[in-house]
Amino acid sequence: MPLARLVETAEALAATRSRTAKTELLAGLLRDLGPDEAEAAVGLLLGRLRQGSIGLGYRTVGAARTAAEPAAEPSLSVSDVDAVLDTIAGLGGSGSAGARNDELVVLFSRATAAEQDHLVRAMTGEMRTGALEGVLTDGLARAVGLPLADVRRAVMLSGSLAGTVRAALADPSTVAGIGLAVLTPVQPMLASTAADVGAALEVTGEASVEHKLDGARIQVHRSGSDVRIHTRSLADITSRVPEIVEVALSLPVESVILDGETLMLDDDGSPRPFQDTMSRFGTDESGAEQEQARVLAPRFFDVLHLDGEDLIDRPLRERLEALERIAPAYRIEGEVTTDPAVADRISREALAAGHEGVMVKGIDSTYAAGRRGKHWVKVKPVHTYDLVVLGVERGSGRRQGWLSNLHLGARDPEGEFGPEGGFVMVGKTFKGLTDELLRWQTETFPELGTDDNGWALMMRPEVVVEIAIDGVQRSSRYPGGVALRFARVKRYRVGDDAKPAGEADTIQSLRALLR
Ligand SMILES: Nc1ncnc2c1ncn2[C@@H]1O[C@H](COP(=O)(O)OP(=O)(O)OP(=O)(O)O)[C@@H](O)[C@H]1O
Repeated sequence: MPLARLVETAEALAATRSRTAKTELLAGLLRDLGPDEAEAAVGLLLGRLRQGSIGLGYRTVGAARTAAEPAAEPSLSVSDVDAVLDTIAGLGGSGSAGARNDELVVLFSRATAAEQDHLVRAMTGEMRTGALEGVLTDGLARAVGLPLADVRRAVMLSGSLAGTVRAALADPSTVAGIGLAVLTPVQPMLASTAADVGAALEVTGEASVEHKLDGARIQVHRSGSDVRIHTRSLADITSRVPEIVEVALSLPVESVILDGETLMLDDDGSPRPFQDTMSRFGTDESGAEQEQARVLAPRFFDVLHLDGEDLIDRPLRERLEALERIAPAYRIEGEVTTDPAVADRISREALAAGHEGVMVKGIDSTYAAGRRGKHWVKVKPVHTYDLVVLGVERGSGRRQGWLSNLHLGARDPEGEFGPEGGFVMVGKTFKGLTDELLRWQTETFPELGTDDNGWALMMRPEVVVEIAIDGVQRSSRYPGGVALRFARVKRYRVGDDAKPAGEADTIQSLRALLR
């Protein structure tokens, strides 16, 4: 497919707000796409390259682009671009920066100005595509004439939209057969939020009320003696967590997919602070001396597959029974109840044990891979929100020389307070920023800068930060009508704990706190 065709579609998508029109545009594009180009094209469209992260930062790409005169006429195909990206991905060692630049300059000089624009944004990940994935799934169903539910399910269970596009374009009849595959990660089921356990139970009905541990999500797959462990964003961390592999191998099963949380425990069994878990999670500590003291304890709350049988369409009640049979020692604590008083007691016990709150899960619900729905509801007494950094002010006094005070934005998916899919500022904070975090943001944020007035740097809305607040108040200063009260930084959602900006909390969820 000509790159120009893809770029024109991307421009047309940006120019319309109608979901139907977007679906039609994407269906049209997919009809013209061959299966062999599918993964490359999806990567270029969503700004998530098939080659993964290959060291193409804003500076590198921007410099190469400036050095290349745009072509007058389009000539590049999607496969041409993909081949150059493959070459770049294969570069390494000394002199690779120069070689990478050469490849990019040649590529950019073969691209028209519009194509250059698109490539820069696709390579640097500067695309707001949270919403586009859903529309692309709809468009695929239309293009190949399959029920939307079948296509959605295939995407979630295979953990790969691009892979599903390829399979559907090659042979639509194979899509219904795409299911769970042990050792291949599945998009995890996600939770909605309620203010208290009573409100949560009203949504779920009879529920399993479980401790909500403040660790890191893990998905554990085992087939015979093969084990794979993935993070929330489906990254493979098997080699970094030998102690979890050991637990998986100790279970009395032939094959299994488990969903759970891992965290570091103190000698007395109480959870260590989240930062400790992440620092252990993020490094290769195998063989290190202090490993014993820093062991990660896996705790499971769901089982998706057991010994040849998929369980995702079975009610939670049955899945929990299966979990109790195979891993009683590793189950997250919880009880099944309809009674708010019981749920409240569990919540207090969870907090007393140092956990974050509770999860309230409909006992008859199935496992909705990749969906944030009503069947899982989280209740956290301290309000924490995942917000997007829109800008940062230069520090003064003790923080002279650092990028310090953060401008925080909530997502505005419908464009109620600004452009659709944009972000609305809701407050600022520099509280909770440790020296380590100040150093990290001072090093990292300039790469994301869009505008700098000397006092503050405005940034592309890409970094998600978890913020604790005491509440919100009405505001006439901020466009969304709410301002955060006593906001402080808990952690950045980057690396293994990464959350894309398209999944940040919404302005609507903050406004709901006003009531
Ligand atoms: N018992 C439990 N059941 C399900 N998830 C749990 C449980 N205990 C801890 N968790 C964690 O809570 C998360 C559920 O909340 P959600 O789906 O909203 O994820 P999130 O967006 O990462 O939110 P948060 O930042 O609140 O963890 C899971 O991703 C998991 O990491």
